[in-house]
Amino acid sequence: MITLKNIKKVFYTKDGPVNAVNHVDLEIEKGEIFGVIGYSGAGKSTLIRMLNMLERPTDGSVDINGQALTNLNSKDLRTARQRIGMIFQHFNLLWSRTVKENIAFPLEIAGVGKEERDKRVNELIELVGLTGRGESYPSQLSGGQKQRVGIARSLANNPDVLLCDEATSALDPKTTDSILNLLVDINQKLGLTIVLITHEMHVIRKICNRVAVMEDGKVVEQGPVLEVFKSPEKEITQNFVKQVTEPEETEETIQHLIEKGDQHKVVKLTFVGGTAERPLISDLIRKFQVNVNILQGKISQTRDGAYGTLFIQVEGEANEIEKAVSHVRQQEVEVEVIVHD
Ligand SMILES: Nc1ncnc2c1ncn2[C@@H]1O[C@H](COP(=O)(O)OP(=O)(O)OP(=O)(O)O)[C@@H](O)[C@H]1O
Repeated sequence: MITLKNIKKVFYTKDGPVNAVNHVDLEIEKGEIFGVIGYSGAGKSTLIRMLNMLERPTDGSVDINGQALTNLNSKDLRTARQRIGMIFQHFNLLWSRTVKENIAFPLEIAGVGKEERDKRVNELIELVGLTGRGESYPSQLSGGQKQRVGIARSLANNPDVLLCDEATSALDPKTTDSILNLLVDINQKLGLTIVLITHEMHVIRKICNRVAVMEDGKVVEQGPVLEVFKSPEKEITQNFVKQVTEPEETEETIQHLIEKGDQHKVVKLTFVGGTAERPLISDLIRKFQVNVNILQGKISQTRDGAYGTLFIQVEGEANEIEKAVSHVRQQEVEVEVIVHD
């Protein structure tokens, strides 16, 4: 659906050239929600803006639906862009126009007649949950409602692709989740392909099917979200995964236990998919002569299944602990012994 080949963007500044995006290859499938995550300055905005030629690549090609955007003249590019919607962190609404007029704007540009325009605007208002707010001005809306207007406007011309540039970064956590739910809803209802960039792993976990991690203009790791959660390879990816899987205090708690020097083992268990739902701990206590103390744990739901981590302290005779740990290993649960007795 979307193919980026060897894409590169150099900005020539007074301080010299900046390699914002450096030889990136990506393949995004029709109908998926694909996330790009990275810290500030990694090149995410530049990359997403090259998907609709808001930024022209210095080198490489961008194909959407078999059409090479990089080769189009400005007239054909304008037509091609109608098939690619975009939403922004700060919404980019027209402040002197009402909600309805904002949503109608791209339809006016596309030359759609008044009657059809009104009909389409009303459909879109309903789709994004803004019924009754059509005559309001953006300044009268909450952040979440403004982003709903942005989404409705981006969908006006029935695009195949929606680009989301940090679309929830200006919103509080609850509003973020309601906008993310709306994106999943339109992805499913309309079969829309969504590409988003973010610096929050929560966004990736909650709605993406696949993720690419960017650092210094390059994609350093990519794959299905659950796979990346299960075995993140690069340090940067491990840090992003920890943002959502491990409570902040985990390291502190474990450090405290090490300092206390108790006679026990601290073990980190990692569950994926169905194993996250088994009664593993009660199993251990029943089958082995051990005491288990739960230190911390968290289960995160991704679109393709659950992913969980659990830190436990196991006390007992050394051989019983050994047997208990090897029993856990047989349950398709990853085991990492963090503190030995
Ligand atoms: N128009 C520009 N002119 C010069 N340098 C630029 C321009 N746009 C981006 N850059 C540089 O390119 C690099 C990548 O920036 P980009 O905005 O794509 O990163 P990002 O991952 O989206 O970060 P952020 O979330 O902070 O925007 C940075 O070093 C940035 O300073």
